[in-house]
Amino acid sequence: MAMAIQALTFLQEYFYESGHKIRKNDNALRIGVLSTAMINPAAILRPADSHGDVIISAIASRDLKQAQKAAKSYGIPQAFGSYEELLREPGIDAVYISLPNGMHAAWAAKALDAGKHVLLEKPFTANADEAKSLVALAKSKNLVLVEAFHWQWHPASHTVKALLASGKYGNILSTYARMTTPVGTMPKANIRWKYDLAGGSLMDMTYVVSSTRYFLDAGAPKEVVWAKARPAKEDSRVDEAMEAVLKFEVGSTGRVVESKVYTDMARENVAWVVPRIWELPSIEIETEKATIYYYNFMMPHLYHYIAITDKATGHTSYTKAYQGGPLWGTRGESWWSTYRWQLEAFVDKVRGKEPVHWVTLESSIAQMETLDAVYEKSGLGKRPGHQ
Ligand SMILES: NC(=O)C1=CN([C@@H]2O[C@H](COP(=O)(O)OP(=O)(O)OC[C@H]3O[C@@H](n4cnc5c(N)ncnc54)[C@H](OP(=O)(O)O)[C@@H]3O)[C@@H](O)[C@H]2O)C=CC1
Ligand SMILES: O=C1OC[C@@H](O)[C@H](O)[C@H]1O
Repeated sequence: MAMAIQALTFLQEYFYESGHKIRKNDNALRIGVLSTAMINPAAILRPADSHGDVIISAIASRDLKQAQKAAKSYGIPQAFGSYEELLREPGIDAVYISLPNGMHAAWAAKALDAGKHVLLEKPFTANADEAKSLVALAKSKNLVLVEAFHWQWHPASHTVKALLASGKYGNILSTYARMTTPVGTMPKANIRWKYDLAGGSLMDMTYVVSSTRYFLDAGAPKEVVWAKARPAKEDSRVDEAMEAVLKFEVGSTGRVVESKVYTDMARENVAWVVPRIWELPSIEIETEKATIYYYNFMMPHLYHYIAITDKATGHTSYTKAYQGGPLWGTRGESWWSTYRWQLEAFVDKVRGKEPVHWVTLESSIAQMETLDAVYEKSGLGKRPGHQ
């Protein structure tokens, strides 16, 4: 289902963002894009349309023709036939990197070395060792580097977090986050099936760990209780699916809870024929007094709900938030996608303003430590770094 909601985001942004193109500031931030990936329009090109302080000034591909084609389609002034050439361009302030997972660390490092700020696609790197080196480099260069966990900037995510922090529902007892896509919908040639590019379901659907850690305010897990991978038929080193139970400390309270995560790039159909199109990325958070279910936490701009079921009465109340929320206040628009909220925060950070929320470098290291630990426990071993 993940790919289908991605396609809906393309449409949603096409209609809303292109209808809200605005004049750019004279000294707008100039962003270059490394690769002609499928995700680019949704994650950066369309969101930039409605941001007055961002110009997408260049795009690079391994193939100059591909770069030129993308540049023409999206009105990008410069096209390069290699990533290196774009990085050598002095007029570019920041880069958005949408390369395969296994290439994130190496190219983010080259971008930082070239003096560019970096908005880096998830997962941050192939493993925690790479994450640590990259973070050290970004700090030494005093440049912005951030993992593009777009959903964390959406008002609905902040609303769930505020509900949990309100104290009204008591302590968190457990969580369960799930993300799946129906069997047969992810083409076998896709980067997500490639071991050498650090593919795999948990790497791709790293959101289940990210959402768990965000709502628990947790770092790396205390323990991975168990982890079970379903290896891909074509390459048994790649997890077609991953299920795991982890123990996390909630913030720094000393309280430890169990969290289940489940990712699946080939979710079986109901009775072998009906794809589970309703199974959008979701997280269930059980607290002492209620169960809070955030449906479609990954693309909440398309549709989401937050259901709160009172344990004492069994009554369920629903809420949602497409705009504002506890962090953004009056800023932003109800039609903004998660990627547009993310861009707003990224530009704030680069401009030296305090963003309303941030995915810290320490959090990205902890995220990769968590993925490593689950892969190790599953027996597949952590993902390989750059080849
Ligand atoms: N934030 C989000 O919502 C999403 C994030 N992502 C993340 O974005 C990244 C890209 O994903 P996606 O758009 O699906 O990827 P694509 O396969 O569509 O694009 C990857 C791009 O990387 C470049 N590339 C360089 N080397 C290789 C190689 N050996 N094999 C394949 N491609 C190569 C290619 O660009 P070129 O030929 O132009 O050089 C290619 O277009 C991933 O890290 C993924 O996790 C993906 C989807 C959604
Ligand atoms: O990040 C992602 O979000 C949407 C999904 O389609 C995709 O598999 C994943 O990479």
